[in-house]
Amino acid sequence: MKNGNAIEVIDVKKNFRVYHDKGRTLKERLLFLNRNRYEERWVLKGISFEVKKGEAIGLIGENGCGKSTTLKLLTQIMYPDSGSIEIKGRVSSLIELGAGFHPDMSGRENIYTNASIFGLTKKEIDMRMKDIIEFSELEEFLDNPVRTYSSGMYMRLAFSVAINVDADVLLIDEILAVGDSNFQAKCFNKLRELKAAGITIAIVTHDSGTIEKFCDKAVWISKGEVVSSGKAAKVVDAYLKHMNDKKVQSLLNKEEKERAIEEQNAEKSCEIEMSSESVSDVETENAQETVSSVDVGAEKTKPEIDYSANHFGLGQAEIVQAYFINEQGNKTQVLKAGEKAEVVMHYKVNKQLGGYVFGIGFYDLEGRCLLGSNTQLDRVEVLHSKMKGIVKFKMENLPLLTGKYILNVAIVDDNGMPLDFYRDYCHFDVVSDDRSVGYMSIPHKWELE
Ligand SMILES: Nc1ncnc2c1ncn2[C@@H]1O[C@H](COP(=O)(O)OP(=O)(O)OP(=O)(O)O)[C@@H](O)[C@H]1O
Repeated sequence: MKNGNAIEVIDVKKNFRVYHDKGRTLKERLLFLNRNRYEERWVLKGISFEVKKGEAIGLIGENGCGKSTTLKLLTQIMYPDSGSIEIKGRVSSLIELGAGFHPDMSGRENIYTNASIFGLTKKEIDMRMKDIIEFSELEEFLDNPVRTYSSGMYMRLAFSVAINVDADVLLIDEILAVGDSNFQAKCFNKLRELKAAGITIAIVTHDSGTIEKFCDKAVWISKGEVVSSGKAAKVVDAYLKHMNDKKVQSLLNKEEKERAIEEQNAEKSCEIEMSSESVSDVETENAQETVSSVDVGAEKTKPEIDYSANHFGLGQAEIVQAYFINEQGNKTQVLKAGEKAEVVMHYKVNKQLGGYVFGIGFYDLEGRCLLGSNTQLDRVEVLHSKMKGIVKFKMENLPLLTGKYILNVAIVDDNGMPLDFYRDYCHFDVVSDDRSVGYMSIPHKWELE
């Protein structure tokens, strides 16, 4: 092992045999007789990293990528199929909640068995008993069997033992999350103390914030391989960016599926309409005439506008459809912050007026306006001779943070009277790499003097 290192993992591979269902009934068993009984799954495909003494390292990655397996290999409760793992000093771990605890034994008895697993003698445990109990804050429950403990109490006890066994290397898997926030904070303070005292710590967590705050280094594992390792902040940023891209992709896929279903349904209803049209062509034409004559009549009597509705207006111009276009030029309701985006509005004019104002609004789901803009505010004059057209609201860098938002679209006349106004026209998703909170992603940097 290199000088100054506490952990060295070199080209470690781990393979699990996953056994197939053998079948529960005799018939199933006979039918599955020739079935391959198990498959080999390479969970770790050659991972390498090293940790210096006194450093804290965080393992990060998606579900099932191999983080916990790596930690288990470090504790030597299982062994790699190839590669090598070297650890300097005594190892203490907090891997699975309740592992190493006997449910029928009391908390106190479990402290003895658990601490002895980490290599402490009875005398050494006696000497540390007070500290363990004090840290766990479980004094009054200590003589109850641990099967009566909540998961938070299990964790308190396990953590208190793990930090009191004079370990040189401490391995922790996710389980701190089950503690209440006060105890969690107490644990992290303790971990900082231990780290400052030269203890090496490896943690597995999905909480990138914890890794950034607590760890010097991080290793991002994906499908059993190290994608990136190094300074915690750098690795976490790359990981979160990757997760954001995946999120955009999965939202786009979902959108695509929904669109396909909509198209299928539309085709079906179109077929139904066409067959009824052939029966009553004349009726339909007549009906249309009646509708338009009612419209004209309505215009003459200046209809009331129901401003409380989601869709209202006088009707001299209409929004035929509105949608977003992303930087790649695709129609979508999933946008990536910082990229180009457009709101495209198709309109038609039912009655010529002196001028029109096109507007859009972005809202959050609680109805707070994030942006309201229109052609008049931006001094874009829209005088129409055409009976239909397209208006685009183009953004160079979409400035929203990750979230779900609402789009409003509207056409109003020169005096601000709504001609066609849609509140909540559609929802759209934004995915941003900016981890600020709120709504607006404002390009920024911090400077310290
Ligand atoms: N004993 C086992 N037998 C068979 N497969 C296993 C075994 N232990 C883990 N696996 C498989 O190995 C893969 C990696 O599991 P591991 O628990 O290391 O992932 P992880 O990154 O910690 O995931 P998570 O974030 O969900 O906890 C998974 O596909 C899991 O199903």
